[in-house]
Amino acid sequence: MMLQAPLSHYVLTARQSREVDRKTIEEMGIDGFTLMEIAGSSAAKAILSDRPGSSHGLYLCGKGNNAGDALVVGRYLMQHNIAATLVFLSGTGDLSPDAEKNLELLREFDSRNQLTIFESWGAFDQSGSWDFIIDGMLGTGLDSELRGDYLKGVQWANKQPAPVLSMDIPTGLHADTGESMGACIRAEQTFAFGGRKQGHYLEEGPARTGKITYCELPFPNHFKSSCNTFLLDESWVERPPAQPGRHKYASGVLYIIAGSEGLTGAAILAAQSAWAEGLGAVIIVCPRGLLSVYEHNLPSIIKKPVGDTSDDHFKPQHLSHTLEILREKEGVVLLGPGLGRQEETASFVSRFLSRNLRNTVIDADALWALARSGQWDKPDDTQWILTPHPGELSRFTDHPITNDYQRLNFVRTFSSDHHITILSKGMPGIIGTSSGTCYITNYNTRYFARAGNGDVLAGKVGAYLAFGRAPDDSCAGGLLQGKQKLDRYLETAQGLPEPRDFI
Ligand SMILES: NC(=O)C1=CN([C@@H]2O[C@H](COP(=O)(O)OP(=O)(O)OC[C@H]3O[C@@H](n4cnc5c(N)ncnc54)[C@H](O)[C@@H]3O)[C@@H](O)[C@H]2O)[C@@H](O)CC1
Ligand SMILES: Nc1ncnc2c1ncn2[C@@H]1O[C@H](COP(=O)(O)OP(=O)(O)O)[C@@H](O)[C@H]1O
Ligand SMILES: [K+]
Repeated sequence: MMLQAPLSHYVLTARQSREVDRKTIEEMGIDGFTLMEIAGSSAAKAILSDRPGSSHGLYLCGKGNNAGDALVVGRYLMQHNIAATLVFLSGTGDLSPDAEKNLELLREFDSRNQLTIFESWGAFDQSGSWDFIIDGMLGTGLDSELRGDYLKGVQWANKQPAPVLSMDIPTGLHADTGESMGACIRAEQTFAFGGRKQGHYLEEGPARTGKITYCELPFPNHFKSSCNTFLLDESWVERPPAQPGRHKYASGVLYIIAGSEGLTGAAILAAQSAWAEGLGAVIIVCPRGLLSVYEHNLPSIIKKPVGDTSDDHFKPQHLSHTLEILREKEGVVLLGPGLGRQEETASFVSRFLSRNLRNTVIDADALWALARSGQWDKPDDTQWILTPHPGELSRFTDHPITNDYQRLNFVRTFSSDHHITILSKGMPGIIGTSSGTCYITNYNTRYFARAGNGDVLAGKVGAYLAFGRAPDDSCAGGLLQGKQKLDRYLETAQGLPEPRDFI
């Protein structure tokens, strides 16, 4: 089964977000004021339950609809006796119509003199204490580096002891790229209205948005169909179950073509990682000169040596025997960990990939060889999963990939153009699929940035593919399996986990 993300996990660009808003307003007749009311009231409800005992909030407001959301929050909370101090960074003379209407309502609701309004940043005396600061300065309407008093407001808010709660997106964070536009709010919590934004997950996004609370808006599902990015998390991706089979070869076979002198550790980690998932058989194909290393370290794993005892890396003359081995049993292939970069090995990889008809995970040095040859066209009906880290990915193209936004766009285009699946490692991890849909992770993948974790991941992805899971699902399973192990590790141990902790 291919991945099927729930719509609560769709991730929008600013343009897509505006488009869904616009269509809902124009085609469904649900006006912007109503949408704002739903957005602000859901945030207010969450604040009331998360922060009991609050008595005073500070609201930093711009002049657009993001400010309108903040004003709705202020009205609901004032009804619960939480006083509101409002600061308008662009004054109140030029508010968006819905924000203006909400300011009027807020004034009318203020029966107990709980409202204080400053009409500019300069007028705000900055004294007082607040239980929280609502960031309603800028949302998806941000279109340039921060201007005027917005810069001052953001820098000041980031220094306050009170937690900052952002409406939709932290002010200053670009909704598409996740870049900080001159300065950026560091929020403790962000309420994502009607959809998560791409910028929440890219570049500075994860460090700036804090906890993301998704607030649903009445957008019809069919308006979301243009969305092709989803958040990948364990709330919806099934944990790949162990698959006890009728006999060993019926419960999944993974051929691992990996290792060379000095790099046998990569092949060993990948094999152990795949084996731990409960496969029927893991078969390591190796140059004969390295057989004794694997005999010693991998007792449960079947070894199939090729070539002669002086061979310590793969060569073109190993090709026909390797293909013959692969014909013995149904199964999938993991090609690459620790293969090395000898000329002969690169040539073996190119020839292998043009003739191999098995579904294949292509990792590490095999990716290097593939990028060098540029032979991206795979044999028909064969599925490829490529697992590049950022350096490997950048060899796929002549254009530099310097940020996450470019990486996401490149992964999407490249995987759909070539009908392959790409698991782009990094922070965030991104899965690109042949349909153009991408999935992005939201956890700290930097814990995995140690040599060997890529081999463990490739072993898991290979194992799930061998169980018959779809390529995108295999990648998701591999990533989240590591994430679950990381969570358990961090609960009980300190320091950096090692690759064996993820096996
Ligand atoms: N109907 C809707 O459109 C809905 C919108 N919602 C909210 O509305 C937000 C989008 O509202 P808007 O499109 O009004 O945009 P914003 O409220 O984000 O801000 C737009 C205003 O900011 C100014 N601006 C842009 N970049 C600036 C910069 N660098 N420095 C200073 N000023 C800058 C623009 O000139 C414009 O006046 C969303 O993020 C969300 O919070 C929600 O209320 C849900 C419904
Ligand atoms: N479970 C996981 N979830 C997210 N990312 C992961 C996971 N496992 C590995 N990674 C990614 O893989 C990278 C390690 O792979 P790589 O750089 O190829 O190293 P190596 O091949 O030396 O082991 C990590 O930095 C991380 O981005
Ligand atoms: K904001």
